[in-house]
Amino acid sequence: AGGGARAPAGSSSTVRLGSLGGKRRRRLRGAVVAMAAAGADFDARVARIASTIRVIPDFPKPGIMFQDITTMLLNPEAFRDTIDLFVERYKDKGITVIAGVEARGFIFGPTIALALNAKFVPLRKPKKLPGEVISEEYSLEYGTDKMEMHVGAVEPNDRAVVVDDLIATGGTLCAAVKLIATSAAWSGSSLAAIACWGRGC
Ligand SMILES: O=P(O)(O)OC[C@H]1O[C@H](OP(=O)(O)OP(=O)(O)O)[C@H](O)[C@@H]1O
Ligand SMILES: Nc1ncnc2[nH]cnc12
Repeated sequence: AGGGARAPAGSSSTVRLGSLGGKRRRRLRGAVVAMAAAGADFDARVARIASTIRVIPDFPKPGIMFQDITTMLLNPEAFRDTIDLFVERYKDKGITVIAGVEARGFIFGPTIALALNAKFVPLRKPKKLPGEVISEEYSLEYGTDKMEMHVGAVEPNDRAVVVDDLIATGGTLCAAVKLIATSAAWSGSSLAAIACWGRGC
């Protein structure tokens, strides 16, 4: 299903939706789903995941179409499909670190890390980690923030993947990749369950 269209990593705007019917295309554009950023097959699982994500207009402020993954988490099949697609993308690639972005990257990251037999490294909001940290500031769709990681959690020979639920402006993932890149030998990829089509989704 879905015509097997494939999106290159980190390039959600190139997902080919043209072969889909208008109604289905609109639904998928609004909630864009899954694995667009991961490059996984645009298959039936993706459509099922898309259908479980609730879109709430004007939250947390006017103009934002909030992509609510909590409704996906209520559906074990869709949640499992999301994890499976991430794992399929990175199995046998020598990944040693899954770095999860607080807070929603913590929902997906640990399960993916266990499935890949990789370390899970939390990238946290400021002043949450008790040890020595390195930090990175970044801009959000609605505000600014800072992200911190424990020094030593990622080592020079690690191969890391950053996991989060959603890419909007991309600022969060860029900051995460910069943090990881200070330590890991390779941080070539990042994943998100939803890729928004520009600011405001
Ligand atoms: O691509 P960007 O424009 O950077 O936005 C995406 C980020 O925004 C959301 O997190 P948020 O900062 O709202 O924190 P939360 O997970 O704690 O709600 C989302 O979970 C991503 O981490
Ligand atoms: N449109 C959006 N929906 C959900 N979370 C977000 N974080 C940043 N933009 C978002």
